[in-house]
Amino acid sequence: NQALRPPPGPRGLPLIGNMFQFKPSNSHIYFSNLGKTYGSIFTLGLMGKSMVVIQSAELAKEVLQKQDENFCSRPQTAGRKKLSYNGLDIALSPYSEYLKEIKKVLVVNLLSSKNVDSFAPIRQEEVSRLIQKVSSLSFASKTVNLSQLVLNYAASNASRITFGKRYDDEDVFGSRYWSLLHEAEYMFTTFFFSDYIYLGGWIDKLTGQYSRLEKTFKDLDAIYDKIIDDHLHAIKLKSEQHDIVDVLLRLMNDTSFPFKLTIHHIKAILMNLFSGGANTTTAGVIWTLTELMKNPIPMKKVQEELRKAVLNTGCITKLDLSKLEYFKAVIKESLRLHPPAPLLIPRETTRKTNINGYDILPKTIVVLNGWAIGRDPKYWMDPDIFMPERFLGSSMDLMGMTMIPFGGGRRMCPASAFGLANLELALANLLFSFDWELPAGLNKDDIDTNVLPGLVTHKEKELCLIAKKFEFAGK
Ligand code: HEM
Repeated sequence: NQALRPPPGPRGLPLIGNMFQFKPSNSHIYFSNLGKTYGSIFTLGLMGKSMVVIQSAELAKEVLQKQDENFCSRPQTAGRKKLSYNGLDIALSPYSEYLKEIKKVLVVNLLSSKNVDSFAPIRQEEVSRLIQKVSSLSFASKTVNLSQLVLNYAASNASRITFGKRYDDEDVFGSRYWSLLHEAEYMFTTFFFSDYIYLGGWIDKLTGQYSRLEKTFKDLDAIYDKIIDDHLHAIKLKSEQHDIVDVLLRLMNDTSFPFKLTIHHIKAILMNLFSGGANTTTAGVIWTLTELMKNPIPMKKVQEELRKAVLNTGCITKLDLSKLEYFKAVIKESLRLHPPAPLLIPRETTRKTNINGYDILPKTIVVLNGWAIGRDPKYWMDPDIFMPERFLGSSMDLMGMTMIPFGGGRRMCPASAFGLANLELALANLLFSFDWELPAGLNKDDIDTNVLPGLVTHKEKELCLIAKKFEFAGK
């Protein structure tokens, strides 16, 4: 028996290891800095558990492609377990036959390119509403809270497509939606003692973590109940409506489906669509606008390109990306620097394996640092600088291994087409229809890039700008 050779790593404290050395909100930056000492693969000890961090394109290829089946499960933590109804969802559940089947159902019925095209009218209606809201704020010379408005747009899109109902500030979900999404993100990444130590649940009770989790769960659960009740009622009335919730409800009674679905399965999947659908698009649009505000030359270039290519004065309805090379490059550059999920979603090994000469045991937590990979100086010149030009005429793309905004392999994001379509349309319209300025007294260096904790990282301070309507001179 050969002795095990684990990846190197910083020495931790007795018992707790490296546990409290980093905050969930900036762990991608902390890991990236550790890489300067320990290289592109290292281990951290978390109260007796091991977490291996991987942050190079070569090792990402090993994990996401060559050895994908060894790295394709997900670790269960108290927050993720509770909010996914004990791992019945897609994004947070361990790898299983159920996961494979249900992911297929989601892709065929909701996320395929054909479906994404068929949702174009909904996207267009929602983007017109967004532009109208910004126009009226601009007309009234009021500051535009883009973080809030873009989340409304992304959430409306996701909710209309997934459960046939628009999300609005006034409606039953609206006022709580924003805070609930952030709270859920916090619960996905926060620390629970019960995940690491026997009887740790008592400490989580004393610190209030459990009651906070329970409240988030109950609030979300009530929303899913309402959505499912509405659909069951509509089915009784033989409504023509047909969305993914209807598909899942029908599947509950479909004996040919290899797994017995319950209402809990449906709620768990709704949770993925809720947070996946709205959070990632919002983060993508807001980080791109943040970088463009900090970089006036790319801002001018992308607006000129859009205004030259688009022939009408109103809302852009369809994007011909082949004519918008610079716009495409801006989006890639933003996803390189600010992947909405900088550490993807953590993986767990399914068996003992070896990578780069290091042994990794089964059930080890594995984190791929997409944020660090996208800034690796080996592949990216001046990696911290926002420079869309680097993508012009380049073969680097979103699905390679030198940047991994959608992850890869069996657990890759199934919604890249859906997510990009939402992101591109909102961004193109906001850039085409308005010139953007900072509120009086601020300059571009005042825009911070701190992030809130979560699997998806939002800007800590909401992006608030002044919009000046662009007057189209005609062609
Ligand atoms: C720009 C938009 C988006 C980005 C950047 C993004 C990114 C990601 C990433 C990094 C992962 C983890 C992949 C891995 O572990 O290898 C993921 C998984 C996932 N995403 Fe997305 N996503 C986006 C949009 C969406 C949307 C709109 C939805 C749903 C409507 C969605 C649903 C999911 C689901 C269900 C998974 C779990 C897949 C699995 O575990 O097998 N995503 N996404």
